[in-house]
Amino acid sequence: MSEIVFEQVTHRYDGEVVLSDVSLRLAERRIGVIGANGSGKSTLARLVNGLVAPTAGRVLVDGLDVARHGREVRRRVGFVFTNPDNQIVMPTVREDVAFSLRRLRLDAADAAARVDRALDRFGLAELADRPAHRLSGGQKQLLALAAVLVAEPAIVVADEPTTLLDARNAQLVERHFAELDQQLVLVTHRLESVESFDRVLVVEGGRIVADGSPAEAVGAYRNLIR
Ligand SMILES: Nc1ncnc2c1ncn2[C@@H]1O[C@H](COP(=O)(O)OP(=O)(O)OP(=O)(O)O)[C@@H](O)[C@H]1O
Repeated sequence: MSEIVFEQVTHRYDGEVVLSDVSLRLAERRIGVIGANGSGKSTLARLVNGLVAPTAGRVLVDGLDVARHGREVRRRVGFVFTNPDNQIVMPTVREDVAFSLRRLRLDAADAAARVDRALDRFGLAELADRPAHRLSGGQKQLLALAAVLVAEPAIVVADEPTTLLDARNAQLVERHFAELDQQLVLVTHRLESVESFDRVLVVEGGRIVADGSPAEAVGAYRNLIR
């Protein structure tokens, strides 16, 4: 398992503190992050792959300082956004998944085989030559996940990947997340989706106010919002 370390991390946007002195060592396989709107969850997630740089403190992924080794860290950390339209970059489904492999310089047959496996795994094989923008919301989120996983990251960070989906698609997408072999950091408002996770963090006002088993953390969060 990989290891994500936050060392006294503070983050400010325009002088406003949104994460305050967070220290964490995350080495569990499935880690949930829950909390109210604006509590700092997305910022926490974005710090892991350098989309956001800490104002103070350090974030390390497998010992690599994210601020100094961004490229290498992003090779290890795949990021899934709330809105898949933000990460689908190529015209067709197959091209979009293949695009993730461009940096790895694989030979063409190897790359094509990896793309086929990724499409197959997420039920996208029959849609491979479709325009990506014409997929349903659920299919788009599965495409985003396929495009992340085809590059075989060690860690997947997902920021509310089911928020824009209807209940059925949210469940389908979540099932795929739950089956990942990778270490997973999942930010979500759906408390039931972290029920079987190894560890759950509750973020409130830029601090980690609870950190433990799903039952402990969800209980603490329910008390907080009551
Ligand atoms: N790019 C930015 N510039 C300025 N302020 C920002 C920026 N991104 C987030 N913030 C502010 O930082 C705080 C924390 O935001 P963050 O997105 O991390 O919260 P969150 O817990 O993920 O919220 P939500 O559940 O609504 O997605 C909020 O007050 C937000 O308005």
